[in-house]
Amino acid sequence: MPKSEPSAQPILQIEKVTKEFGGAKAVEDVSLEVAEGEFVTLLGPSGCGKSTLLRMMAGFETPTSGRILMRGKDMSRQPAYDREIGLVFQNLALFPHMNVYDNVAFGLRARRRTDGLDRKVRDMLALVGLEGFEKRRTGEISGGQRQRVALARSLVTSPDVLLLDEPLSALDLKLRRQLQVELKRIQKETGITFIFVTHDQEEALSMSDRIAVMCAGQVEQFGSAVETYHHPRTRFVAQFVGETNLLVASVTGRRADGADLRLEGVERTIPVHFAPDMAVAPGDRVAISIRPEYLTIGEPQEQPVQATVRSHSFSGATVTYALDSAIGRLLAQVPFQPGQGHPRPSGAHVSVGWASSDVTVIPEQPGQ
Ligand SMILES: Nc1ncnc2c1ncn2[C@@H]1O[C@H](COP(=O)(O)OP(=O)(O)OP(=O)(O)O)[C@@H](O)[C@H]1O
Repeated sequence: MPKSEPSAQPILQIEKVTKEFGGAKAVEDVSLEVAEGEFVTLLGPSGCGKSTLLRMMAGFETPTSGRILMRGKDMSRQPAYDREIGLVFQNLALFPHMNVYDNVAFGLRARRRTDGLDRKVRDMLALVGLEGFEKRRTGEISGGQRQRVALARSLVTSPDVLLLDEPLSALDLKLRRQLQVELKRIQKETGITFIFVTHDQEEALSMSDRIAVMCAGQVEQFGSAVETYHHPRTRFVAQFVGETNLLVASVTGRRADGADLRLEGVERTIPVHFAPDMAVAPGDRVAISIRPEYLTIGEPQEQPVQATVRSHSFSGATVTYALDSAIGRLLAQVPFQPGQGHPRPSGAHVSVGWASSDVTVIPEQPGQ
């Protein structure tokens, strides 16, 4: 089947996978389904189990329990060389004694797939922007170019899935941003399913069709970049993916499309909207997440809260204010127009507001 055609069956299924090292769970009860042609990112802080999960997909680690299926076939105990998988790791060295061309051709030659080899290698070098570099040794090219060679070397064999473990993290910021855009383009052009590991939330948001946010071995949320950012389902996701204001409130009443909440720190009820299936009831404690860019300052507001400016940071198009208020410390990022003169100084009194539709309610989990 051509790689661009959608298929009903997921290309990759992770079913209740756990991996223990000496009794400690590096990955715990993870289930994920990835569709053919998707760009999925595993995002989380250092030590949360991203690489271990990826290494199980690659066949370098065996799950302690659970199954990994590719195209419906159980691969859990299949060795790495028997899987239709490509790998690009940060430290996966190229062959230093070979030139760029031979590095890219290596996988095809090793699999004795030499029909049309020259065309395939040249097409791949064109795809990653390395035409004309065929004869260079890998020691004679830059770090960014080496990552392009690694990518071409993995893609040339047309794997079902390409696994990428922090492939850009050794590069400087500018090159990294440029390669993020290129990687996304290459993924769309080839239609190959990418599973990409990073701890950088901006990288995840800008590149992925879907993001699996991991914490302590578990996937806390799996959804599109927009859902993950705008509708975080746990405190961890709200705080790890972007900046946010997390406030504590109690539910005073339910409505069909939401609830009334009482914010801790002010004697005031605020209305919020959320899906009718959200399991919260009057009396429950909840957290609410309001992104800094959803707060407004000094405009006509539904529910203004008085605050004092502690400090600000100006970044050209926006100003981010740190504010003290009765509901706690707030971060507000507001647009800045030159006609406004200067940002408000420390000590200025302002009124802060938000639209009830911009508030995300997060039910409190036990222990929080
Ligand atoms: N081979 C191993 N033996 C013992 N413990 C391991 C092994 N590999 C990983 N771990 C542990 O499992 C946990 C998850 O590690 P993992 O490398 O998967 O995290 P990660 O999210 O990829 O982190 P990083 O971003 O730092 O690479 C860590 O506590 C780590 O110390």
